[in-house]
Amino acid sequence: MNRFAKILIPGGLGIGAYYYYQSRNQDQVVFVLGGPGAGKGTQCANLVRDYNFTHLSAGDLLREERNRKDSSVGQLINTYIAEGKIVPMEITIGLLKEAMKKSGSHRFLIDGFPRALDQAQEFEKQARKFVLFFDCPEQEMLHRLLKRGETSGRVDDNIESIKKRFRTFRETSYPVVEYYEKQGKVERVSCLDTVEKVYENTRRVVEKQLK
Ligand SMILES: Nc1ncnc2c1ncn2[C@@H]1O[C@H](COP(=O)(O)OP(=O)(O)O)[C@@H](O)[C@H]1O
Ligand SMILES: O=c1ccn([C@@H]2O[C@H](COP(=O)(O)OP(=O)(O)O)[C@@H](O)[C@H]2O)c(=O)[nH]1
Repeated sequence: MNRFAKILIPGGLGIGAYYYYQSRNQDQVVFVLGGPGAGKGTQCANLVRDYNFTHLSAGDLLREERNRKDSSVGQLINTYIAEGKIVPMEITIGLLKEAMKKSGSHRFLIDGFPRALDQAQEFEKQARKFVLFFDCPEQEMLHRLLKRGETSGRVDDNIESIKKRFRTFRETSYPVVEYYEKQGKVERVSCLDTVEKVYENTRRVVEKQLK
């Protein structure tokens, strides 16, 4: 708590000042969701260039952990990723929380998470948040992923894994978007355009939310 707040609160300037202080100091979290290959990572890179966000990709954190020589869960993570399944949430949330703390930042783009309702509920206390949902038809995502697979070296950018990832997205991850939609927290952006056009629309909704 900073000195200003310490003086205000015990001094009895009121609960209003306290809540103002609290709301100004909460983390701002933007969850970036969308099917596999929709373009989440691409648009996050643009946002990081133009805004003061710390970008954390749950998939990247899992792949880093998998590649650590002394990791006790590396093999398990690899199997889940190749099968297009969701890694047990304790692992992913542990990695995310550690990275958030280490960054020292208060404004995050959390890319590819939450992917299941239980993960969303675990983050419920993060009050200032909204969801950027990149909406893309499967046919287009398939095309993008197969192209990415030519160079990505990812164990899951192949047709068999892609089909499984689409199924996980439809059955388990899309309900997260619906859950936040009921709370009025979703900004939907169509991905069916050039990277530049998609980014124009992304910027518009981000500016609106950050106001
Ligand atoms: N608007 C777009 N039009 C065409 N290709 C795109 C577009 N956005 C991203 N891509 C390409 O599609 C692939 C998947 O994008 P990426 O950002 O990695 O998706 P995600 O993070 O959602 O899996 C990448 O090869 C990327 O260069
Ligand atoms: O919160 C997460 C995020 C990712 N993953 C795993 O990591 C894979 C790749 O996710 P990423 O977001 O990197 O890529 P995308 O599938 O969106 O292209 C997923 O299929 C899951 O197996 C997970 O289990 N939990």
